[in-house]
Amino acid sequence: MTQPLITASDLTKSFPAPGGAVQVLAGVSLTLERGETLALTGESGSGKSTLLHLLGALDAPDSGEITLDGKALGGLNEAARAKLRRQSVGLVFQQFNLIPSLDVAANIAFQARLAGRYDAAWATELAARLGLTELTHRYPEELSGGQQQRVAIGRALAGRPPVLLADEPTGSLDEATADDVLDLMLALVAETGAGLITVTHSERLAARFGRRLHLRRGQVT
Ligand SMILES: Nc1ncnc2c1ncn2[C@@H]1O[C@H](COP(=O)(O)OP(=O)(O)OP(=O)(O)O)[C@@H](O)[C@H]1O
Repeated sequence: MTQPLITASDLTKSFPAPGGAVQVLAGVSLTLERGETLALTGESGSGKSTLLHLLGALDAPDSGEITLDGKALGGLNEAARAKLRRQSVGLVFQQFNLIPSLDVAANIAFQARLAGRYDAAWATELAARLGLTELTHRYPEELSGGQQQRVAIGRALAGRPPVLLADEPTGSLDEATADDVLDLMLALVAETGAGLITVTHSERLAARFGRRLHLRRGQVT
């Protein structure tokens, strides 16, 4: 039997706050299978981004276990977590986090190069399918928000990571553009066989995913 791409069991996470620690996650468990698409919904402040950061090995839970691509995160030091992240996870953030000094082509290639999996033909194809071919020599500041978002998606997918984690990847786009970008993400994920978890506020977009998970008061409902 193949292992799930992600397993998380009983995750808790608190943050310090002026009036005492605030518990953001209070025992969250989930699994993500290969090729599965999961929408993560919940009110603002319900802990969606926090959970995504834990699953992507960007932060560690206070308690609970996570396996990512077959590896337990618990025993890993920061260097080992960073390596696993490079190899196994593509991340798309709401703020894109493109590298200002690199043009579009180099931004798309960046993550794949770090992972040692740069494939020029695939990068070119991705740029074309994301409608970026004419823009490959532009710099992030010369792009619209929607164009930057597409570069961020291309960068996350260029290394064909087994796991793609996206935090409101279409949050700053108008409805029609958001639909197009999501169509493309779902198609590319299906082609690469990756598993996808996307945080979204949109019920309309969440309905397009294979599975949905709703967070409320730090727990899955
Ligand atoms: N690094 C941090 N330090 C302190 N508090 C934090 C930190 N990160 C998140 N929080 C708090 O944890 C709670 C959950 O935040 P999180 O960003 O996970 O929610 P969210 O569901 O993604 O919200 P939104 O939909 O508004 O993006 C919030 O109350 C937030 O203020």
